[in-house]
Amino acid sequence: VSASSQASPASIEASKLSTVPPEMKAWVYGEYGGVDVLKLESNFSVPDVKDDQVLIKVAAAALNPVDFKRRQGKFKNTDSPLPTVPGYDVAGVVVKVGSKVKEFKEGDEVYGDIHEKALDGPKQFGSLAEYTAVEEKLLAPKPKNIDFAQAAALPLAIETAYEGLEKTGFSAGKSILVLNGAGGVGSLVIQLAKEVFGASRIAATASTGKLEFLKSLGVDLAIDYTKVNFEDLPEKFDVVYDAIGQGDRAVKAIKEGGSVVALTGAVTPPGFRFVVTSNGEVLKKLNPYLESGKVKPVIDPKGPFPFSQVVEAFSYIETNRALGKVVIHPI
Ligand SMILES: C/C=C1/OC(C)=C(O)C1=O
Repeated sequence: VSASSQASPASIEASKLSTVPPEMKAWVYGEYGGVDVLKLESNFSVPDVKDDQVLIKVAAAALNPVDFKRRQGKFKNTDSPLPTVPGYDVAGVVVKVGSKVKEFKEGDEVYGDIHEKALDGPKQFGSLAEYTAVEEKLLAPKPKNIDFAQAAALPLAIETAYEGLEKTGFSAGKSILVLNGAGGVGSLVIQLAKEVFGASRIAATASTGKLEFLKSLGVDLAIDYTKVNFEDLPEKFDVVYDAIGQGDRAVKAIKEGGSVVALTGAVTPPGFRFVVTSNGEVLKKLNPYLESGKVKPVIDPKGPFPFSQVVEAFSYIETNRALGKVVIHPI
């Protein structure tokens, strides 16, 4: 066989990537409800890519509270049509690119939150599948020093953490109290507040068994919420980041002129609530902190859950007791 006809290992690898099957495995629900509505389908159509999208061979995904709230129908008024493939966070390899895609090519390792607006018309077909189609503007190159499972644990939570800190005008020398500091978003708020924004002092709440974990993230004051009401403490903070839904209590823990940023639940002024907007540029901006190891993904040690155990993964995240993120890997 002449050298010219012998395919190189790289082209063999690339050709494997480029042979996208017409059907795939995907987790799907056709009605809103409990984990019993989740079904693993084997012959689900692989999505087409629009001009500005890439097709990703999914290596890992992660669950967020929005996944189970959406499945329960809490956001049905602004949801896309059923059936739904759940999943916001993805990490994987590009296997096809749309005609207007400029930054990525087949074989690139990428990650991101695939739904630009978390609650307002999220895609019908999410990341809990073997392939998913995503706008390139929502993606970033995977950091070189972390694997796909670790990368999948980041996007929605780290973008929520960053956007909330930015919206409060958090800056160097300020103090912050993070409610649910051991959770998916809270564990990243702590790290970003310390490493990116230069917090002077960080306090956080968690249950008894997670206090040492908070301190390992760089928390100065770890508050055991099973024993202490944070709002009764004499210390007050410039910002309270409410990542659990205790907005009514959070406003009692801020200094004069301070602010409360909340993700869910009722808020009273000066508190405000926001919903994350996915943006690959945020991931790119944070890449140096990720590649240096200053900011690290947190994966709950009960995981990663294999693709066959998505029901178990949903049941676990719905306990609201997860440490960091619930990751699905391998897929
Ligand atoms: C990820 C976005 C969310 O927005 C609300 C109100 C929640 O509960 C979410 O998880």
